[in-house]
Amino acid sequence: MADFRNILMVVNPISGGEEKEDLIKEVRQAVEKNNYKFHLFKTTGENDIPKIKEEIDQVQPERVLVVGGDGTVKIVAEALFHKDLPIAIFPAGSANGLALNVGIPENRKQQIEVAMGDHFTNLDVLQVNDELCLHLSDIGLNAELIKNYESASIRGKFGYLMQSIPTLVRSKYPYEYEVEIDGKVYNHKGIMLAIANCQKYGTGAKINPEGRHDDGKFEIVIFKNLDITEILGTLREDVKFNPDFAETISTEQAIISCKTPIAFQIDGEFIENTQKIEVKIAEKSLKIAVK
Ligand SMILES: Nc1ncnc2c1ncn2[C@@H]1O[C@H](COP(=O)(O)OP(=O)(O)OP(=O)(O)O)[C@@H](O)[C@H]1O
Repeated sequence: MADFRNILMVVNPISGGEEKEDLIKEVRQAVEKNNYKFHLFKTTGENDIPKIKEEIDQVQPERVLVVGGDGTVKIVAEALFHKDLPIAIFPAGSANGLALNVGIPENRKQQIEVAMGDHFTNLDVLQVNDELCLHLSDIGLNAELIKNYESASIRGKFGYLMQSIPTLVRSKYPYEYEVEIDGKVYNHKGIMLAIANCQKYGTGAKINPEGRHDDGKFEIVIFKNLDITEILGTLREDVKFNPDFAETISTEQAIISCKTPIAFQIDGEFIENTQKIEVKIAEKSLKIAVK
């Protein structure tokens, strides 16, 4: 067991629609049993980033445990960016893509062992316009689906499916993407362009099989306008990635421009319709406890 004195646990009480009191109790017991001080912060959905920053300044934790989905991990990562402070993830969202990519176990006892342990991975963090991206961002059809799903009243897989048809009908794909890397300009047409720091979406769909989260690089994956049903299948289910309908570029920075504003999402959250995205990498800048 590591020797740390204060531990801060950040819990999103609403993520994944799950009740979290049992988990909090179990983790608190494990922490206190080892004579460490346990501090709890519950997110409210309002100004959480500055509030977590304040909490970190007050508590001076040596580790931050995060209970939530990708959105909650992103909020915590924004709050401790450029601080040398490790996090541990307890996946508890409707999408837990980052936890899946770094191999957080599903079993709670093992999750507690990982959270208290001494094994870490150093995740590259992408700076995408003014936001951080921890695993996958995209511009095009998938982001449009997320936007329509977020505003729909029906949740779950059925809601997602219900949104797929009108989104496909209304969408103006193929989109034209201009990708600028080190002063060189590449023009592509496609139904979506993904900015991938890791290999998989939270659904398990592997769109970037060669990607590594700690290699100082990210991949731009452009899905060409081929078989839309196959592409949707690849995004939603664990269908094997078919390289015939995608082109991958590995890089450390890029500027992506589009002729018209296109839907854009980061780590599963719709951001806005945008025409320009600048991506930089902050190499190995988030330390995460792993198995
Ligand atoms: N107490 C709260 N009430 C309402 N929203 C909250 C609260 N705490 C955090 N949030 C919001 O929850 C979102 C993050 O949720 P997260 O992605 O971790 O879980 P999720 O179940 O996967 O959510 P979603 O399905 O909405 O993506 C952020 O938008 C954040 O602002």
